Amino acid sequence: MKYKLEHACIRVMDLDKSLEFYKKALSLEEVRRLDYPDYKFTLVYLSDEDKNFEIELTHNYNPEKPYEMGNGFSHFALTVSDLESSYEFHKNMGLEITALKGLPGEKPKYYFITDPDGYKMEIIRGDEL
Ligand SMILES: C[C@@H](O)C(=O)SC[C@H](NC(=O)CC[C@H](N)C(=O)O)C(=O)NCC(=O)O
Ligand code: NI
Repeated sequence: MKYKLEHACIRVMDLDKSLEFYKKALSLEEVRRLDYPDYKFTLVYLSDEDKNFEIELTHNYNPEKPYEMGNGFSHFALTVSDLESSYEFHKNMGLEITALKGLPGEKPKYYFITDPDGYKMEIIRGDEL
């Protein structure tokens, strides 16, 4: 049986804020939108230019309570060709951002930013994967 990774889904409180983050901070494009007004939710699918994997944003119009992130989910990861320029860009955007990090014994090669709902995005130096 052969499977293909298709998307990962997160629930977001403010769709406009989330779309601005994913489009402006990560250059992702909206590839599809499914509106279900009768069921009070919208699904928006975002991807990079290769379109091999998508992030699905689920927006419930009036969630009963804020979503609990829990401590199980860690992050999504994206690679970038110029890590230092990306770091300065995200820092200048005023995003929640960590210092540059590396795995134990390795030089810095990634950092984390946080999206409007608190989901962490790891930005990795693309030439070191
Ligand atoms: C089309 C496919 O990509 C989906 O993921 S649809 C999954 C479906 N989502 C919803 O019904 C969205 C609204 C719902 N209130 C929610 O917040 O999920 C679904 O089955 N969701 C249930 C789940 O556990 O994901
Ligand atoms: Ni889905």
